Amino acid sequence: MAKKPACKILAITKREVLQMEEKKQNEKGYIRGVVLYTIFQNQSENFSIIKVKIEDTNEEYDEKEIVVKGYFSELTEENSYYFYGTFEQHARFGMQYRVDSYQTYIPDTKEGLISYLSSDLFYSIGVKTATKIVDKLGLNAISHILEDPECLDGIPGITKKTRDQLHKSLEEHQGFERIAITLSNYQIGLKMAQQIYQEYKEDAIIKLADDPYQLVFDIEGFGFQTADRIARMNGLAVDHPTRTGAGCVFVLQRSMQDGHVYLPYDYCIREVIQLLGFQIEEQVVMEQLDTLNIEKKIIIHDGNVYLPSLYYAEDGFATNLNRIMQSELEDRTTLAELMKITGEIEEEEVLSYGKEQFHAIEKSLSSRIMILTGGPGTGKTTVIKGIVKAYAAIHDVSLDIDDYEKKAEFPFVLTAPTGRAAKRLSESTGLPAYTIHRLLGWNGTDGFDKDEHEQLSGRFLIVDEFSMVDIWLANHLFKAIPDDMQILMVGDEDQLPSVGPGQVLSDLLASDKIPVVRLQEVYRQQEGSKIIELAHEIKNNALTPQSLKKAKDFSFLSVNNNQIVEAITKIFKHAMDKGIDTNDIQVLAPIYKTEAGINRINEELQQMLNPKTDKKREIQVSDVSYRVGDRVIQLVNQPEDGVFNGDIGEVVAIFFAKENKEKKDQIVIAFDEREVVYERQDFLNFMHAYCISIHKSQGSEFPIVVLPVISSYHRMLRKNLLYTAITRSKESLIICGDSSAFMRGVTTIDTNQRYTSLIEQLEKRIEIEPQVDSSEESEALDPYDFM
Ligand SMILES: Nc1ncnc2c1ncn2[C@@H]1O[C@H](COP(=O)(O)OP(=O)(O)OP(=O)(O)O)[C@@H](O)[C@H]1O
Repeated sequence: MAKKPACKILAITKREVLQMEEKKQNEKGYIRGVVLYTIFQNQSENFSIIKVKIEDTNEEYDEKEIVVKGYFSELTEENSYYFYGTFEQHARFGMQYRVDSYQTYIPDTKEGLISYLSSDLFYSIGVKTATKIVDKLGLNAISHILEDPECLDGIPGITKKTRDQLHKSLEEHQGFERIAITLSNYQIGLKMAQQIYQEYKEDAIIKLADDPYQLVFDIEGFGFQTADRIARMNGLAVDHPTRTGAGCVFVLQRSMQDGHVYLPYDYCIREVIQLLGFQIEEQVVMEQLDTLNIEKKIIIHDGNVYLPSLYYAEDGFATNLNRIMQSELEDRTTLAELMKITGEIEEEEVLSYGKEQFHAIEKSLSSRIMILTGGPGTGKTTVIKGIVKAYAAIHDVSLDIDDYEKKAEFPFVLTAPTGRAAKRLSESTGLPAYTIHRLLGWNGTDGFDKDEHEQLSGRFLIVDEFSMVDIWLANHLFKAIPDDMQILMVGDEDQLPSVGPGQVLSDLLASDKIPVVRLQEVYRQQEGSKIIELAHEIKNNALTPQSLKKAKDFSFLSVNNNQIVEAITKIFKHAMDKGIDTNDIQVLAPIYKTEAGINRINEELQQMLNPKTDKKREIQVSDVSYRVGDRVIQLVNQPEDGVFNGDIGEVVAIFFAKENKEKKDQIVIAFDEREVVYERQDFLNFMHAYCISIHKSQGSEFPIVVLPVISSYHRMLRKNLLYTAITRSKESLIICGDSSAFMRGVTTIDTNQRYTSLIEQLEKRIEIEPQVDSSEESEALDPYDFM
């Protein structure tokens, strides 16, 4: 039963609300028609594309049939519906109708209503009973029954059970549709309408009109601005009691996008007051924060305000780190033995480890947990290989996974946050490596298979590109690590922090709670690399205009803002003339929009590198067309298909709905080891990748990087961003643009402090002090010291 309306504006009956909505519908465009068949259906999202035979419409459309698409709760073939929406011209399939709301059509004649009520939808009602219902309740019978099922009492042949069954079935079939219509007037799409209906059922309209702010708490993805818009439409006051609370939660959610884990109490209050936009006493916000804290919707701790998920992520990560550090490491080896083993590895690898590098191998093997950090070319990968080989020799275990009966017995677990970083790790070590999501068995909706109850197997865990790991992922990973596993975290502290909240690597380094080895000596430079030199000059704030002089693997081309796109295409043309594979060239830029943004560069490069031809298939997605042969990047994790955010692939086939029996448009993308078939609802999961964002390039490396740097990017040009971009190039780097914008950018420190409390959590939780390590700077252990 609907709850009693709580505020004055709602002192109208549900029927009146429905009638008002029906009236509004009359002004909308509609198509009424019979469902012929379903062309496509995504059951998890209730998204369907259906073919409809048109019975009536007020739209200007003369055809007899139309393809209708939208998020439908349930549509029955051969039944008739009103669809409210807008036309969309599809490049290949012509006109389609995108539906905002819909409603079962019940003919407004006595006969029509009787035939609807006696249809298969309501199995307990026959024609006789249906006739009696319509005789008693008239043509508005459905609304009457929905509003008050007791109106059926007294009709011969209707027992209490039949009455309740009919009411329930009507709610199931009509409830969502009617609610979706109202919600569409609030500009809420069918997809969100389904979530709202799931939560509140028939109370949804009342709830929205009465207190839309409650939905910010109850419905995932329902934003404060939407609540505000609906409140304005319903004339709710700006000081509506729930508004302040929803504002507090919204301010915290918004701050996550800047990487914050919490907001300081006073800062949070200021942000809330600014958001609410009216004179509100600080005291009122404070009281609201207290209430939310008591209700556990937020957590206030040490004067900081957290969303619970972030508070518990930091807390959980620190607790698990401490748990693992508590467990004693057995089987330590002697220095003499290690020297002998590394000597043999040096022979195999034909190199001689530097002091710091040997120290890193020695310390990692004797520590439960260690962090290895250093800039590009300092030998992090070389050291990882050394550690793995030395561990295998000391523990007498094979490095060949095929020697193990079960894969789970393999002692080494290698992982990285992105697919490409995992692939590089695997290539450089010759061992299997997985993304962290894959390792933990991420299944999208239900979270991770691996957790504190079912932990990872293996004995030595190496996590590369740790700077990219946010506090959520760090927490999930560490809860799945058993006590007796050894851990090496590897990352470059000068790179961009994680996209998600937190700055786990830099907090761990700053905490002094975990053993660390910093590699400083650059090895690749010895091979004459200007790129590495440039990276280290940026890192050490030692860049001069001389640094931009042309070298074998580096050039800086001065180009005006408005010529940048042309300059990039010229670079590609030049490379093609020289026979360079354009797949080896990656353009990196900081922003998507503007005349020289990623989208525009992609458009130009697609035209040049993969132009439209009669033979090449292409498919339109919004204002972008995808062609066979296009280079694309995955934008979200899709664990069920084994592709992850940042993976780069190529469109290898396009199929049109009319060609296959599934009646679906399909784009097939080949990634390194797999082909993934995308259907229309997933077409936004990827985009062109001739040019990608510097943020998305984290964890990847490319033979040749082209980096436009112009003054119109100035908002984004920061030291760690440019450092990250430059260190993505392996063989050659071309920076084009404005040298003064570049010089300004590399000296601009990202001052946007992230509010995190991991250091405090670690101080509180970690009971073991790391061994004092005086050797880190100048006296790193060297085997030669002991000879
Ligand atoms: N001790 C050494 N002696 C000789 N060459 C070395 C030594 N250490 C590393 N190198 C060489 O230096 C180059 C860079 O090393 P490596 O790839 O291990 O560094 P990295 O820190 O992982 O770099 P990046 O972060 O750029 O991948 C490689 O070619 C490697 O073979």
